[in-house]
Amino acid sequence: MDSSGIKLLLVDDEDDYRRSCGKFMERLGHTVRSAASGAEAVTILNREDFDVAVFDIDMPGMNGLELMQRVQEDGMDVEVVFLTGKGTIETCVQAMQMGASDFLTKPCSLMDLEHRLQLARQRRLLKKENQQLKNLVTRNRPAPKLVGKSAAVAELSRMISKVAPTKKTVLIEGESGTGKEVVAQLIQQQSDLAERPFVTINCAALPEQLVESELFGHLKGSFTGATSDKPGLFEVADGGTLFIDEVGELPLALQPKLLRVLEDGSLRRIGCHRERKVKVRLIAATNRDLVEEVKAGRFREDLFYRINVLAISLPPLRERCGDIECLLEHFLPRGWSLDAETMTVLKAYHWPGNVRQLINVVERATILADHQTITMDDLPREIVHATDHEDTIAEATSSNGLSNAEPIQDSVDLVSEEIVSVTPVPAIGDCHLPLDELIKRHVTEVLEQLGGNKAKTARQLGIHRRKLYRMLERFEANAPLEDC
Ligand SMILES: Nc1ncnc2c1ncn2[C@@H]1O[C@H](COP(=O)(O)OP(=O)(O)OP(=O)(O)O)[C@@H](O)[C@H]1O
Repeated sequence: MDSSGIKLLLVDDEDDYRRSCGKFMERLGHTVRSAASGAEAVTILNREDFDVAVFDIDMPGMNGLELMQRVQEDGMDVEVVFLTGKGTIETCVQAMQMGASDFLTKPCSLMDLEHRLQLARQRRLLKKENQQLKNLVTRNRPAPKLVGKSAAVAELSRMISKVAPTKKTVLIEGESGTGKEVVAQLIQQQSDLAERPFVTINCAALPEQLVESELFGHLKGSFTGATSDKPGLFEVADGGTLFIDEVGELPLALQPKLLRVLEDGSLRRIGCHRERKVKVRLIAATNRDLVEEVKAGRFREDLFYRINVLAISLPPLRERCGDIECLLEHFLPRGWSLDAETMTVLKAYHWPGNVRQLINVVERATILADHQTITMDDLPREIVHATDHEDTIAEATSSNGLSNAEPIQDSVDLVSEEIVSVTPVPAIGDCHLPLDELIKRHVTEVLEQLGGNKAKTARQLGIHRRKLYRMLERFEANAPLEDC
């Protein structure tokens, strides 16, 4: 529990009581503000945050119970302790039903009052922790792990360990599915805030009005559907980390509000005039080029500079092909494997959806595969076709002496015109040879003549490349070609 002083508001029309009680509480290290009426208390509560407020019930004008109702209606997050000279059972019941934390009657010793205020403050902290824990539990996230052996992943791990302890805002850039959220989680886990809440929001997944209400909260009735007061995720993450995914999608109208929280930690719930203070570490991610977004007028420049304090850029998977094999091994269930051809094809694929796509491909394949080995038949068509296409392009490029930098379209056209020339394979005279052996010799011969190029060989033989791969595997294993 927090052992720092309580931020206290004393509301009582008795000047002497306010003064003596206030002095006593201040001597114990608490911060005290006081108000002589309900109306004055509303003004103060609208401006400042308090842990606990002490309300007298009998006050001229707005009485304590009416003040409590106002606190509820305005969604003020404060624990209320009633202290009254004329306490009846009915008023006590009414106050507690309205959500009061405690009810005391005068005369009451200041030591006793202080003890009850401590309990009220603890109740407030527990409520907040409960809210934060709920958020953590519902997300039920597994421990993040950055899989990969490439130099890019090693550099990424180094950057994470550098930025994590700083508590500064971090901007993570990268295509969708490259692992931005994994990196955000690792930063949080390697920071001093690891035990504090990690709250996430994806701006692209929510309509504009909901983004505002999710981030900053709302008061009951502030818009259709706001049936109760709701704290925003900034409040839920108070003391911890907030991860805003797809920050580039944050509507322009909301950007000043985000800038404000980042600058001095202050925010207002929708429909509420009262300012609240939070202390949150922000990690933002984007798959858009924010510099371009600023140029296009879709992202505020001041907010960009505020977010872009420490930037981490994640390379797409196609630029770190060395990681594909270990990612596949990592995401394959225990006891499963990929055959050699499938592994080659997956390593050559360009993975537009990055690691997320790779995980989906593995999951799909494990459902479709007959045994615990994934083959080409278990891959989605777009991957098989894309690989055929990529192979063809690569062959055309090499056979025509084109560099990789030359336009792909040109190479494709060249391929479609290409005529594969191969010296006719001499007839195999031994009519006693088994058919499988005959096929093996012929296929091996053609393959040799075409310099080991499997795609060309398959075309020459008039079979699909996948069939050729299967045949070669059977040759190697001395297995029958049946059903190949
Ligand atoms: N290097 C990695 N090691 C292990 N898992 C990874 C790695 N990169 C990404 N993943 C996994 O890939 C999936 C997508 O990652 P993540 O959600 O972090 O991507 P993202 O860049 O935030 O995507 P988006 O921009 O679409 O939100 C997750 O299941 C994540 O665990």
